[in-house]
Amino acid sequence: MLTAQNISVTLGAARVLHDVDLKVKAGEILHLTGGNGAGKTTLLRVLCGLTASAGQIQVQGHPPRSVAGRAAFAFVPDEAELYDDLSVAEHAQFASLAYAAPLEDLHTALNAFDLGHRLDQFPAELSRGTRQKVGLAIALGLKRPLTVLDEPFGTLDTDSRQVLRDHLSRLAAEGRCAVLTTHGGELAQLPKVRVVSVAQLQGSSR
Ligand SMILES: Nc1ncnc2c1ncn2[C@@H]1O[C@H](COP(=O)(O)OP(=O)(O)OP(=O)(O)O)[C@@H](O)[C@H]1O
Repeated sequence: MLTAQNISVTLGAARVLHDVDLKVKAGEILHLTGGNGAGKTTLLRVLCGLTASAGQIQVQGHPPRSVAGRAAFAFVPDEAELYDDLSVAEHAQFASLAYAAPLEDLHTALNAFDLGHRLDQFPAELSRGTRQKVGLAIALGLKRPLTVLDEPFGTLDTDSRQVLRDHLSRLAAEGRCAVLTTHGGELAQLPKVRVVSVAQLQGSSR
């Protein structure tokens, strides 16, 4: 589903990733761990083609920046990036059109995160956690082969954390996969979770 080989990234004077290899299989949830500054966000962004790196990445056999590669995954950063001038409902419509995904699936995910009464609201009218739920609901509702989430539990309340865990369980059961980071133990009870530290992935540590 996802393969990354010989990934190296230098940011400023810092060698953040060195010769990282990674494979994620269908039906697997990869929990990337590491302390602050270990390189988790950098690696997620590289996997999505958002940060340049040396090495090769393929999502379902396609580079992440190709049209086919881009269509194969959804990414939510630690603060969801929403469009200021689109309502919640319009975000769902836009995502449905852009990814040729059923609008119904997006609304099902929005409702699961208890966002059904927020459809006419705009990002500036929403709390930080609610904006994050909109981003997560849309990414998960797109049901891409790969879902990439940076610190998705960070701002979520207890109920929403469970909704996210349920979505992750389901996507793995359906043969899709996810790569995510969290500093907490939210994934402890989930099946099919593989825990890997960024340090373990670095070339000299393998
Ligand atoms: N633009 C940049 N220029 C120089 N160094 C950078 C830049 N962006 C990130 N870094 C460095 O890259 C390293 C990895 O950062 P990254 O954000 O990937 O870590 P992280 O594991 O996600 O950390 P956290 O758990 O705190 O979110 C850090 O040491 C950081 O200081």
